[in-house]
Amino acid sequence: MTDPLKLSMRGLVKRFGGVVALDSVDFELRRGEVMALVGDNGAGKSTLIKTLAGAHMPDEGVMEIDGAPVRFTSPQDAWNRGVATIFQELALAGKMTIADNIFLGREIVRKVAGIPFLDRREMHRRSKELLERLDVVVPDIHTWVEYLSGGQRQGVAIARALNIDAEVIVMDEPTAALAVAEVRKVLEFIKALRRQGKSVVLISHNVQDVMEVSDRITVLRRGRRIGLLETANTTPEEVVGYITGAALAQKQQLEQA
Ligand SMILES: Nc1ncnc2c1ncn2[C@@H]1O[C@H](COP(=O)(O)OP(=O)(O)OP(=O)(O)O)[C@@H](O)[C@H]1O
Repeated sequence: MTDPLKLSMRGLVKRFGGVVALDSVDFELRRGEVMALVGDNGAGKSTLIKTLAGAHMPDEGVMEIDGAPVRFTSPQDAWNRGVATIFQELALAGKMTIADNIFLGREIVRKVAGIPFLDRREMHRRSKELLERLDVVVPDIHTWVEYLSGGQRQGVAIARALNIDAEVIVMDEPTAALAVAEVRKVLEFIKALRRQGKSVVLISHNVQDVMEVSDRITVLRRGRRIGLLETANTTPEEVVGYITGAALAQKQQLEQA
């Protein structure tokens, strides 16, 4: 039996002046699945995830979470509905500790004799717990983020998403610019998220990574969804064929024959 839909978008249209970045795109994400989002440059991937993140408002189309219609008018709306997007820049503060980053903007404040103060001990305890859930190994919770490796930083960014109880985690090219060992770590974090029943959208140009961690693959090309593939029933060559448009051209030829 397939898992129920966590999130769906239907007939999504986004125009920038004369450019149609998304041309009636359907997108869906099941509970506990990793959905890869792939496509050539300019295919519409960033526009789609910015819409998911509440940074863009679509011109047309509907979005549902757990079967209920939603409309994001700001990134805050998306966070409040449990959709956390981790952009490539990660939005971490280098000169702050791991725990402070995980709790950035959501600090735990306790009052003693009516005076509010930051409950650092609790924030550290919870940060450790969140990192352990992901198998993220860091030197010390008090380390500044700027001293961490690229993979560890991704781990901190994901832990921050878990800290707001995000159910949908969108990751924009999380393995780009990472060394091989670091890529492995990030792929393991993604698998850990799936084991916890989270839904993940993974944008990636790396077909090997996509084949390793995704359950399904959405392929965009020139603003349209041209493929929705089951990873287990697809070869890397087929995925590349969809990305480059070769698969589409072949299909059109067969239809015309
Ligand atoms: N803010 C914007 N203003 C004008 N045009 C835009 C804007 N954002 C995206 N576009 C256009 O929309 C189309 C889709 O772009 P988008 O960035 O979503 O593609 P992408 O698949 O993420 O590409 P890449 O892999 O190169 O990042 C492109 O033609 C792009 O030039």
